[in-house]
Amino acid sequence: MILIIDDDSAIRSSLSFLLKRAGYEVETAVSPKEAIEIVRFISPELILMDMNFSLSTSGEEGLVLLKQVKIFRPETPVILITAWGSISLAVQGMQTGAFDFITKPWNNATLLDSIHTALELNKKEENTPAKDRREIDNKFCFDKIIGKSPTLIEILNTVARIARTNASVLITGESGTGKELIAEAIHANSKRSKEAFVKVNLGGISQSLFESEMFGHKKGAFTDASTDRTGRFELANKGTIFLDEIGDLDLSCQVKLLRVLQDQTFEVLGDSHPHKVDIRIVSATNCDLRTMVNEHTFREDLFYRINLITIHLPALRERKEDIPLLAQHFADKLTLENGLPTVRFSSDAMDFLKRLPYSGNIRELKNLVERTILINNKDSLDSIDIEKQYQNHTSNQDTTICPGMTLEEIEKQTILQTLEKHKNNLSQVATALGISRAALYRRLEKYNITI
Ligand SMILES: Nc1ncnc2c1ncn2[C@@H]1O[C@H](COP(=O)(O)OP(=O)(O)OP(=O)(O)O)[C@@H](O)[C@H]1O
Repeated sequence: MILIIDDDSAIRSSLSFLLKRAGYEVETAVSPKEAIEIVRFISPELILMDMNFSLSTSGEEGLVLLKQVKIFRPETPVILITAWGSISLAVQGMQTGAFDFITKPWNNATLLDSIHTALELNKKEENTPAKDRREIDNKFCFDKIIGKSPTLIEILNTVARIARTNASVLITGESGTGKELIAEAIHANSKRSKEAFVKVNLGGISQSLFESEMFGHKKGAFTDASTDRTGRFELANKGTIFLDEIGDLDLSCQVKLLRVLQDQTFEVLGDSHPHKVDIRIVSATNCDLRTMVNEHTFREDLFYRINLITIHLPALRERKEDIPLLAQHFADKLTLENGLPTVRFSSDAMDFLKRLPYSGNIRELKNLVERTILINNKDSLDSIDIEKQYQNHTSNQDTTICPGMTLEEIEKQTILQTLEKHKNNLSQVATALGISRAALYRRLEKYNITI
């Protein structure tokens, strides 16, 4: 049963009608008092609660009710309905434990979608996590993801559980930990797998091009718009959009993004009628968005909108037990692709690999393994072979650190030296530094380095 709490009879009846037509059983409550009477005795599967009771316009009453409901029914997902202007209320509600919020006037499809997602995620019987990799692989497709450490198993269990829902997912973790791979796996295991997976690197899109890139434009919409352009949201319709480096989005673009995520509608530049899309949102960042929210550089409402579910990927140094499997996987892939004989690692070589700090995470391990194989050209690798490559690489990157230099000055100097070494080849520089090309672009911009 879904409990609708609203003091406006028109809203109660239109929501009841919508939900009953969608096949749900519905109960309604007119006031917080009546709502508490109900939840005290019955456990609804979900609660839909309007925050703006007519008695107090501040929404305080709604927040108090939410807290009370959470005491009686901590497991029951609550979806809040708020006015568009009272987003901060929705944010407070999310902090109090609401599952999601929608703004008035709501979009029926978006609301039903959120309800469906909440109910799916709350299903108990299907939620028994798999114990090991074999059990997971029997039911799901994670063939590109290597590893069987308990941390990875836990992550894959979460991905398996949430993939089929439409929940927005935020993937966090250092550069090179496999965030993009996890985003692809969410899509591949979802009902949308046959539709598009569209990756957008928000770190690489300038503020001025954001709208035309994301929403598209009509010919003549602005001076340089010589043809129509389809935006990324349109391309991702019915599928998944992967918003990489979302922490790099400036505040003015954040608000534009929030609008689309709120009601899955946007306007193409130069075309005033709204376009409706059906999109699953997966985002990733290596920034600490919570700190950015506290520092007011990331909108709190957007933060809640994108991370119904958060998946944190640990650094490689925190799951060293996966290193041998990963190293052999990268070796096999490289040799197969290049028609080379199979390469094995001695146990000393594996021990050496397991000891490295990997600031560039799995990407760094992959590069090190590939470099060592290509340079040595032999089918059995010892620790000395790897050590040489590792040292060559790190010593080439050595930066002269003078007393008093700030971290930023050291970073700038490292980038300048690496650019020189690789003759400004940005792909090679990014690989050498263990960061993505977009992350490199941002740093070049930050330090005013022109090449
Ligand atoms: N578990 C894994 N198994 C096999 N390959 C992996 C795994 N995790 C990451 N990789 C590989 O490591 C490289 C980096 O992964 P990916 O691009 O997904 O990281 P990322 O966290 O998105 O990095 P960035 O933040 O820099 O964009 C890729 O080549 C990817 O295929």
